[in-house]
Amino acid sequence: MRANQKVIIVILIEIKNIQKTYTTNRGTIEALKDVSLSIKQGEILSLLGVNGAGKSTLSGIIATLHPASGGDVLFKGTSIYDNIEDFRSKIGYCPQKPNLKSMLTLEQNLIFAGRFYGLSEEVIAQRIKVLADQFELGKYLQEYAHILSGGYKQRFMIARSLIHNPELIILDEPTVGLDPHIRRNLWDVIKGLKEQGITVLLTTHYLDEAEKLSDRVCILDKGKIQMIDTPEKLMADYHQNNLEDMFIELLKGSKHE
Ligand SMILES: Nc1ncnc2c1ncn2[C@@H]1O[C@H](COP(=O)(O)OP(=O)(O)OP(=O)(O)O)[C@@H](O)[C@H]1O
Repeated sequence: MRANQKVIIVILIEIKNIQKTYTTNRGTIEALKDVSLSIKQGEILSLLGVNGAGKSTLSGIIATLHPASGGDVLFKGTSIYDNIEDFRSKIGYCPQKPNLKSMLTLEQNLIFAGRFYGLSEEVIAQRIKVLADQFELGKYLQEYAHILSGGYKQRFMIARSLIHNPELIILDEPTVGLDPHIRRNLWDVIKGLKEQGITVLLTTHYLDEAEKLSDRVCILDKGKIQMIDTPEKLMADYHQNNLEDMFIELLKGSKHE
């Protein structure tokens, strides 16, 4: 980049004062307490935090799986609740546990997803071709999901969530339980999404993953944002060489098991 070139940062998602309260038999749980943050277009932003910090609750609200109890989420400046169907057509969501239809082949799974988004059969066929090439899934298209290894299942889940060409993809712990070399293959897949210009919201417990992939990380603790910054800045502030050690240092200052 030349010195006089300006980088224009576009805010894709603005989360404003989000609160989420669950009512249970044992009382109410304040899962998110006044959370505000922005997701920049084209970045990989990771949500980190110990179990119960509120990561899945927050990513679920952005994915419109459940509503917030208060606050708003803006997409390019407009509340997503003004036209939630339109917003859903702009995002892809990849849940932690594969929820593939076992009676359908992988190709039929993709067709099913494409029809859900109202794509024409022609567009679906084009997208399947593109995604099969991009994710090296061509040879599995006529197979059923159960024959896929864990890594390929996740690869396929990511491909399926891209069928409608979304601008933002939400990945909920995409590499959990995978062997280290398979995790690294998926890292390349996730980096490839960014290279394509897709904004990525990643929830993960793997600090090495967050460090390698993220432009910024957002650390949640007990429903609040504790810090949000680049991995490099957080490591420097805590005088640590890796994000995991930084995270451990941070936890020392807050009461955790
Ligand atoms: N459907 C629900 N009903 C009641 N309480 C819930 C529900 N979902 C989450 N919670 C509670 O909300 C809080 C935040 O949970 P959440 O799953 O968002 O955290 P998390 O950071 O994603 O945790 P993990 O890393 O374990 O997935 C926790 O106290 C959890 O028990």
